[in-house]
Amino acid sequence: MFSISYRRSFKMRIGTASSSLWLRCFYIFPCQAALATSMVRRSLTIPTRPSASRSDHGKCWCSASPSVVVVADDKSYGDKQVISMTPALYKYILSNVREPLILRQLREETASMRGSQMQVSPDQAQLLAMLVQILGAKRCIEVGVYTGYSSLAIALVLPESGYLVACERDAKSLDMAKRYYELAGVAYKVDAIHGLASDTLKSLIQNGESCSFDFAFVDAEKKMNQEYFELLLELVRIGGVIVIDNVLWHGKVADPMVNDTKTISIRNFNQRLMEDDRVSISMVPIGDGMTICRKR
Ligand SMILES: C[S@@+](CC[C@H](N)C(=O)[O-])C[C@H]1O[C@@H](n2cnc3c(N)ncnc32)[C@H](O)[C@@H]1O
Repeated sequence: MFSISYRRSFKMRIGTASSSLWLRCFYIFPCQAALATSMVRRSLTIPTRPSASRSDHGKCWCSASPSVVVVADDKSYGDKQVISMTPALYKYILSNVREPLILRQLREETASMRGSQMQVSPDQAQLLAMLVQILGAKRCIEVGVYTGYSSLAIALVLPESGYLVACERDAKSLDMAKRYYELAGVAYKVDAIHGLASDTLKSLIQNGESCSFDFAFVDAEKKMNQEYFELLLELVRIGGVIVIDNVLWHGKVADPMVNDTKTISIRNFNQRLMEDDRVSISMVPIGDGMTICRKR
């Protein structure tokens, strides 16, 4: 077992002096790091690139142990209070989402269609749009368009010179998506490609478009996530972002009694991402769970 004596614990205060929010951080002495790493349960050694260096103003705790990370599921943290989502709370969240009218219309038209539950939720779409804006993304890819809700949310916030490659294998749903791109006046930014997404991604690479995209969203066949991820990692630039949907799979990933092939493949994918030093990651419990990956 990993002994607490290997770690020096200190608190980092967030915000102003009056703030009561504290984060407990663990500082692993560099000389003990290798030993500690070998002893921590489910420890990971994921080298962070040197660019994540010391801040100019004041001391930066992350510079103390740049190359050692551990899995955050230590027992002492197990009783952390987290908010449980209730229908009332989710209704409240939705009441704080600004949904463009055209997206609302698309959602309402899709509601009676087969597969409408596959659509991302308005709060997810808003987060995707926010990420695209924060990144200042111009070139984006979506894998799995369905009737276009998430891709339209992305296209709406792209600049005039923006470009979105939207991959979908189902012609009928892609036609509806295209109709909405037209209605929204963003069709000129979207290259809607009918076919298998992996073929489209491979042809982008063959066309010399590696490292030229800023943002990608993956929401298609879950068993293909690893393949999409590898292709997209080739296509996005350093600092670019890949978001993967359904990483919590209705909570089944955390239930050891559920072992169907889809759940296992999502679990394995999540585990591989956790160990992948090519990206920084953040798993976000929104919708059915999304992991945001930033290419290092
Ligand atoms: C979950 S839905 C996408 C929902 C969409 N992101 C939205 O918010 O409305 C998944 C879509 O991926 C498509 N799909 C599944 N496998 C695919 C593949 N190999 N290539 C292209 N599209 C695929 C399905 O036809 C389906 O429309």
